[in-house]
Amino acid sequence: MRNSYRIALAGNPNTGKSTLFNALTGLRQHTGNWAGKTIALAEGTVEHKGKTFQLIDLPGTYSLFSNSIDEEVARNYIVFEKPDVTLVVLDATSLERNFNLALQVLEMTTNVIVCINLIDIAEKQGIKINERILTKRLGVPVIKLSARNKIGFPLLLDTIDRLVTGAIECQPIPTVYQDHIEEEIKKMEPRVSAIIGDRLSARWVSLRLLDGDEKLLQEITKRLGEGRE
Ligand SMILES: Nc1nc2c(ncn2[C@@H]2O[C@H](COP(=O)(O)OP(=O)(O)OP(=O)(O)O)[C@@H](O)[C@H]2O)c(=O)[nH]1
Ligand SMILES: [Mg+2]
Repeated sequence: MRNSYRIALAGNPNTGKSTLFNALTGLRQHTGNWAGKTIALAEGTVEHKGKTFQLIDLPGTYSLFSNSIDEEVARNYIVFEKPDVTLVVLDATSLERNFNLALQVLEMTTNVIVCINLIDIAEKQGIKINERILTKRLGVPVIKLSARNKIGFPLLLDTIDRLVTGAIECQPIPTVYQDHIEEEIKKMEPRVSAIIGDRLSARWVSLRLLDGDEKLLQEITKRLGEGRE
């Protein structure tokens, strides 16, 4: 059985990704250029129950379309490099805005843990969050954290462990769009699937194509073109 797993951290800017990353890795990270670009992604490791989790701190973004190089780097890592688990770090004090990114990640990949961070501040503001209801609604584990105070870490590490060993499975509940969009997806999905197989989510690619995402099309051609796996 494998012993080393890649865990990506995604989220809006300023949600505490790097604080979480540093607290878990004990600052043992190194930075390196990513995919020939000048954007540095921090990487570091955490040992848990005899396994090595390699954490990758992705750039903070408000969405994962192709609007900026940061968005492309984060998006490409999640869909093409396929981390074993993607942690989506959300700010507990502005969940409504933050969920936008979480829902985008859930369309792209299956193995996701939603981390609701800054829970200490939210609690002081009287915000109550029921992570069990959220877990049911989203179909993936939802965990409350305070990265600065190192609260919630054992449960987070155990949940990562249970995901990578297959003890639990994520089944993200898909976002359903208006009827006319769903009809288009239904037409496109089998055709997209015939070309890309199960290497990417055909539903997600169909949605991006409907949105006219040329950059994604170029990236797919580059990475999954003929003869490449
Ligand atoms: N009170 C409190 N503050 C936190 C917590 N986690 C992070 N912070 C603070 O939030 C601020 C932003 O944290 P970062 O870790 O830099 O956030 P980030 O997501 O890496 O930000 P970007 O790299 O810009 O995307 C810092 O001042 C942290 O100290 C927490 O759980 N509680
Ligand atoms: Mg950061």
